[in-house]
Amino acid sequence: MAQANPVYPVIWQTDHVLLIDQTRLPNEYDSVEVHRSEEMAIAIETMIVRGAPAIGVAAAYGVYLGARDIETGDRAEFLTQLEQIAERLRATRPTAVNLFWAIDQMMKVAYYTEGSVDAIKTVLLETARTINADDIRTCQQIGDHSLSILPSTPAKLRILTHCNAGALATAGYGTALGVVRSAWTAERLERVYADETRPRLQGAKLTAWECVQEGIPVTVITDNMAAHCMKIGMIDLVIVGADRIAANGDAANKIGTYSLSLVAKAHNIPFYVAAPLSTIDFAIADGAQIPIEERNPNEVYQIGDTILCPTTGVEFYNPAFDVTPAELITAIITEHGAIAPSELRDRLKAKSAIEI
Ligand SMILES: CSC[C@@H](O)[C@@H](O)C(=O)COP(=O)(O)O
Repeated sequence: MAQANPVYPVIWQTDHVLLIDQTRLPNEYDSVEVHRSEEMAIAIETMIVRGAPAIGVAAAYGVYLGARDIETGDRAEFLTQLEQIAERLRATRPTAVNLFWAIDQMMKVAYYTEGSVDAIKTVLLETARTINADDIRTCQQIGDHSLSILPSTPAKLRILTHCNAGALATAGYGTALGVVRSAWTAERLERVYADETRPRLQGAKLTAWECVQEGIPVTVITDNMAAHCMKIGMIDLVIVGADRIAANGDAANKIGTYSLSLVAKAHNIPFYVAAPLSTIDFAIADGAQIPIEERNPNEVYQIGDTILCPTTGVEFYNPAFDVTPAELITAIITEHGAIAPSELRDRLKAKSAIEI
């Protein structure tokens, strides 16, 4: 299998996008070419590309690919058709706000660019590429900032993470796993503990794979082992990514994150969320208003071709995300530094945060 270091899950290539097919990792390292907006929408829905910042970047390219295919030279008609393309992309996954943020950036550029339809198309591609490049830089900044807030002891930390908030989930480098990368480079990391993350196993499949690419020591545990590992002193801190952070600091992330935060609190272990500002949704007052995606029940009862339990006479429930209350979060680490969730609330009251 090909090695991929560094890992870039979304790459622009002359006239199309190349996505790492995350549904096939870790057994196969394959790429998928995306030439059309509808192909991008399907890639997001089927989780060929996944992770909040990565689907934002992918959707931005999706808007451009759709724009490229619009045949009219009439500006108003072009914008009407582009709105439909944006709507289709917005409908792919509901929870990660980065998707909506990136599409909104693209649509603003479409509306505000002066000149011909061709001029708008050119600027749209430039904007998607900028969103892509900025995300990599942002993740590196999150990693840099984390170094000043990581606990000073022990010298080498044992970090537990959930799902995959790595390079694969962003344009590159990662948020939570970006912090891990930075800690590793700074010789502050002993080992990563990766929750397997049922039902889709992003921790076992993707986080473990990414760590192997860089030689970062990693131990995969099943989700129900986390409390035990904390109790017997194996974990120094928990760090996770986020799909949407409400204005009060409540954070939606992969299902299972909430229980991890409760268990961390019970063991007095710091619990960090690493996310770019584009993940903060100041329009949403608290976590109760974050839309939670429900996915196909077969993700619960089936792994590959194997059916795990009786499927008749049994009901299944498959929420893809849960919300960790702000009071369980030690700090949110962004590209502008770490901030306590309560501070986020205060800044919002002062309205200064909105202008960031
Ligand atoms: C930097 S990614 C942060 C989150 O998007 C990540 O933790 C997560 O929950 C991903 O969920 P997924 O359903 O795999 O897209």
